[in-house]
Amino acid sequence: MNSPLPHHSATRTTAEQPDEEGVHRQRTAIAALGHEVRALVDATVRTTAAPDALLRVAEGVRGLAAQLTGRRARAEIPVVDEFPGGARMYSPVTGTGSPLAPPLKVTRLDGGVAGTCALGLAHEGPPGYGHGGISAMLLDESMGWACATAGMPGMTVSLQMRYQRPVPLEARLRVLAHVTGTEGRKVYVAGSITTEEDPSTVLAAAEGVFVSPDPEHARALFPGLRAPGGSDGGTAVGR
Ligand SMILES: CCCCC/C=C\C/C=C\C/C=C\C/C=C\CCCC(=O)SCCNC(=O)CCNC(=O)[C@H](O)C(C)(C)COP(=O)(O)OP(=O)(O)OC[C@H]1O[C@@H](n2cnc3c(N)ncnc32)[C@H](O)[C@@H]1OP(=O)(O)O
Repeated sequence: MNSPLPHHSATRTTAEQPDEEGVHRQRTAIAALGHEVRALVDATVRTTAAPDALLRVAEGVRGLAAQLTGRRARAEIPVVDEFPGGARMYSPVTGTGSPLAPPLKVTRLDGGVAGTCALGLAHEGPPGYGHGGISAMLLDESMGWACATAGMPGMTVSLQMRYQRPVPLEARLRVLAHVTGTEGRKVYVAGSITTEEDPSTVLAAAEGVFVSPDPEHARALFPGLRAPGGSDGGTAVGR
């Protein structure tokens, strides 16, 4: 999902790889649940219902959560994901399966990436506007994708934010990011957030440094990552 990269880098170590059709069905179902849970989150932060109704719903939600069986381990890469550079179904930024994600939809542009999304009341900072941490999250992710599309997937080591205007909730947003330079394993990236309606007014901007860990460091950080050249026959990412 939301991957602007080709997905030939099969990197998981999971023994059981479902076939392409199975992965597609799983991703579709994950996205459907994510959509409904995001709607639940929105209703949760908007509701003016009375305490009795809130407690009744809380009980019902506890019952629903109990139906979600199985537990992915902390560093396990989901079978529906490809890391790095592919689908991240549960990313808190782009993941269509994540109740936390707006979700941001990222596409490749000439010389960078563009992300689109709208924030909801769950992402509120000042009343009616987005939380500054959410803006940083949108920029960090988009800038990370800009690195990845430039062939240098990396981790953020520095992110400098400038908040120029408040980011309105419930407006279509456009997040742009592009690589401005590289130096060894360091990638310098810039990004901005505007509304789609007024792309000339920058609401928030960022400059960041990302670092591609060396292979040994990457394997230590991400035990689910295979040594270069390894393959588990991973599937193409569904959109
Ligand atoms: C093949 C594996 C690839 C792994 C990529 C990982 C993630 C990307 C995944 C998918 C890509 C797709 C989309 C991207 C989506 C989202 C992006 C979200 C990004 C994040 O949400 S990520 C979480 C927050 N992030 C961290 O959790 C990082 C914590 N960090 C570390 O784990 C280490 O930092 C590490 C491993 C990154 C590097 O460690 P290291 O030991 O390999 O590197 P070292 O320290 O040698 O620094 C090397 C050069 O960076 C310079 N440098 C260091 N720090 C600096 C700073 N602050 N400012 C300016 N320059 C700095 C040094 O000065 C030196 O420069 P020089 O070589 O010129 O001296």
